[in-house]
Amino acid sequence: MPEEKTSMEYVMEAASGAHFSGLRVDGLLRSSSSLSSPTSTSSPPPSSLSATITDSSKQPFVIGVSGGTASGKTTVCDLIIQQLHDHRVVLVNQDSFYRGLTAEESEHVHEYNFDHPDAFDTEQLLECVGKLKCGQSVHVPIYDFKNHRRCSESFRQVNASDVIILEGILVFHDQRVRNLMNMKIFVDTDADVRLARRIRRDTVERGRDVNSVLEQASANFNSLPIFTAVSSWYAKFVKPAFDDFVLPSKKYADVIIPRGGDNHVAVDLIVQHIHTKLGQHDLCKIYPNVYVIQSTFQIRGMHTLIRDREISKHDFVFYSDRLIRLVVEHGLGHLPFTEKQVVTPTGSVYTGVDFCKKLCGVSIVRSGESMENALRACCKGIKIGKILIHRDGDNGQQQLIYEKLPKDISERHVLLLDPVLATGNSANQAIELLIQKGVPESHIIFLNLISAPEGIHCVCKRFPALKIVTSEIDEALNDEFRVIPGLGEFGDRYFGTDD
Ligand SMILES: Nc1nc2c(ncn2[C@@H]2O[C@H](COP(=O)(O)OP(=O)(O)OP(=O)(O)O)[C@@H](O)[C@H]2O)c(=O)[nH]1
Ligand SMILES: O=P(O)(O)OC[C@H]1O[C@H](OP(=O)(O)OP(=O)(O)O)[C@H](O)[C@@H]1O
Ligand SMILES: O=c1cc[nH]c(=O)[nH]1
Repeated sequence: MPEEKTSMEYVMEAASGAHFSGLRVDGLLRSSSSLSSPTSTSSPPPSSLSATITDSSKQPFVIGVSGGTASGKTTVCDLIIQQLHDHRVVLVNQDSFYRGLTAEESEHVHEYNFDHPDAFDTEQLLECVGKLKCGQSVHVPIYDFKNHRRCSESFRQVNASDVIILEGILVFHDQRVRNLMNMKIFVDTDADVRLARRIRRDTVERGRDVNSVLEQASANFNSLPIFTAVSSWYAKFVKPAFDDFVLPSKKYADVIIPRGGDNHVAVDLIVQHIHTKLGQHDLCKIYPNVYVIQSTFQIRGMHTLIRDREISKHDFVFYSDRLIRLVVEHGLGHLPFTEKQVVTPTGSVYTGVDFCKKLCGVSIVRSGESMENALRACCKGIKIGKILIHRDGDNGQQQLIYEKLPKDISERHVLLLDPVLATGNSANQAIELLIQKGVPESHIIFLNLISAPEGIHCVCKRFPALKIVTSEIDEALNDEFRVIPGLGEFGDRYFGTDD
């Protein structure tokens, strides 16, 4: 993921403040099928992290959740985990990686800054999350908040899972930790609300007196009489560390959630996004030739528009065209290339690549024709053949009616165009015809907007050497072989024959 990204701030109104009480188990949350379990062992985890992180489609999805103290990170994590109930999810708390105080530091605990990045053993955190990301199980340390020490003999074993949530005030601070994350969420809650929560939590749940909390916690709250006398700990540690380390790391977030766990709308959107990514992960694991273009909230936004049955025809065409263009550009990236050098106006040599020359498009009439303009816009003068396959009724059966293809198609790489892959019958018929005409299977790239898992299985089992490039994989087909949630009849909506 690129370092600096445009953050998306959800500004939707919060739904009611009902909170899920979660399944928190000493710093680890688990879905019903999660594999984390407490263990006592004297042997520390294996030390070397072989960072063989290469194929992102085979790795768990790592979510970083950051935000100031008492911002509601835990509630957001609880909600995400609750909604991802059909996946194995494990929560790793940055708190578990507190270094613990030396005997000397313990004597001056009031001078110790628990909110500074140096208070955490980031190397060990990196090792643990890196291993989890590689599918290995790890031993997470257990930190004793009362004594400010690590339990030297006990670890918590955390096994491989589909989703890893890494939560903590400073999880975005270190670039190496950020690089392990597929999604970064910043829980953005008003400072007054956070302080009020922190006082309540530390006095009610952790048995501390208000003054000691305020000593650790205050500063910004001088407007409130109760806080005017308070100056030390919050002023000294928590607030400066928030300003110096936590707040500046907000810029790395992909999603900023105002009002934290109260913002169910934002959490729902995040979970939907993760569901999509996880579904895609599974199929991409099975079929390495299936490529789903990198999902962004921009792409999800366009999908949201074209899937909306209320959208105008004009907007449906506009946003479909934008998505099609992205799929076409991505598909072209899978063509072979040769090295090429050019001389730039500065007289220097630039070593680049030359595009593949022998290619053509083939559209599956009629919906596939909607993708021709994007292909022409990218590849000047490209030849485009046509195949017409007729679907008779709703029984999923198709037959070939018409074809017109370039004569030398067997020498070309073929970009096969059809925006919807449902049962896979039309695609299979078209691919069979191309192979009959002498096109090697590995020279075919099937481009589409939406694929159903059934269609992917059907095409990839039969043609494992072909590539599929799509923008989203949906949930399933319904009884009438329509993609669910899908977008209805693409051809009718695009060409205006739906009324
Ligand atoms: N007194 C004391 N405070 C500690 C110790 N270790 C950590 N902290 C405090 O714990 C805070 C970090 O935890 P939070 O972000 O509040 O924890 P959280 O429960 O995950 O937060 P939310 O879910 O967002 O409410 C820091 O502000 C530290 O000051 C400790 O050993 N002693
Ligand atoms: O994977 P399948 O089950 O074969 O379904 C996908 C086919 O259905 C759609 O075409 P449709 O038959 O609706 O015709 P159209 O393009 O004229 O709208 C779509 O464009 C595909 O060609
Ligand atoms: O859902 C579907 C299935 C096939 N073709 C479409 O256009 N939509």
